[in-house]
Amino acid sequence: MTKKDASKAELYHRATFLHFEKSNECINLTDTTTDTNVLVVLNYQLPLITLSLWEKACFRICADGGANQLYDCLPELLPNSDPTALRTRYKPDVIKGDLDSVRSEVKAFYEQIGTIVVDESHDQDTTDLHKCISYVLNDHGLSAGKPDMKILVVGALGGRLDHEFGNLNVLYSFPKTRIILLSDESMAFLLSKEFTHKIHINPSIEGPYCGLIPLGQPSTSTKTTGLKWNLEEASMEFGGLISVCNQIEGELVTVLLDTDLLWTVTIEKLNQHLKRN
Ligand SMILES: Nc1ncnc2c1ncn2[C@@H]1O[C@H](COP(=O)(O)OP(=O)(O)OP(=O)(O)O)[C@@H](O)[C@H]1O
Ligand SMILES: Cc1ncc(C[n+]2csc(CCO)c2C)c(N)n1
Repeated sequence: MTKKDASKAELYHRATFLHFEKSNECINLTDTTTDTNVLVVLNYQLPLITLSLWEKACFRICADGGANQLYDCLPELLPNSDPTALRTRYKPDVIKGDLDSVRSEVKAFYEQIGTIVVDESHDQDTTDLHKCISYVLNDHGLSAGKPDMKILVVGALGGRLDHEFGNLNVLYSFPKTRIILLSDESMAFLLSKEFTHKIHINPSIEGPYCGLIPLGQPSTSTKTTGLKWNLEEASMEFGGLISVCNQIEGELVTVLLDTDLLWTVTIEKLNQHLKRN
């Protein structure tokens, strides 16, 4: 550990919002802290965990066409319930974006039941996800009293590549905010160079595969423990070494870094549990 690392605070990461206890009947999600999680619903295939995350969020916002995804997926996820009752129960607080993708009947339905719709069609330089994060941080007043706030973004990975890069860019646009991108397969978030990092792994959900990616700029010194292929003060850059197809060994990964890095880990095991129940 260098002098610089010793002066940095440690940041703990634990994906408690994904954790569950198994019983014979069902999965009980164990994270009951609902007042610090915000859910953002994007316009791409929503992961199976979405409704569980919904229950554990204190605020839910759809990015433009994300409202269509929510509206359409509810009767598919819960086929034995009345679609209108379901859509009323899972009512987003806000729909925000340039509103070129949300269908008119979907917008009308949610407006009628009290969802706030924010039209930002004048801004064609930031994505709808960016607009939603700005809303959460600036317009809603959620963040002020909640330093532990996590913004969980569903439908963020595995779709159109330009959108995926836009979603990753949002992590770099709001580096001090804990934003977690989720799909059925992967979870990704930024590790800030301001901290050293301890990432707690729940092996029944997370891994085995992971990556540490120097997306914003090359890194000159990264040191890790807890991985199959650890970095020993290694440099990483696109065109050279980047850490993909790495694997987690054990329940704790530590990362010392000199530039912000993207951390990504597989979460497919979660779906195997969810599908079984
Ligand atoms: N295929 C996708 N893969 C990943 N993320 C997506 C995808 N489609 C949309 N998103 C995310 O959902 C948000 C809302 O999507 P929406 O389709 O409403 O956006 P848009 O700006 O109208 O996109 P488009 O460029 O297709 O017009 C986007 O800002 C983006 O974050
Ligand atoms: C250099 C540059 N490239 C692309 C866009 C287009 N764009 C970026 S975000 C966005 C909103 C999507 O809802 C749109 C249309 C731009 N403005 N500037």
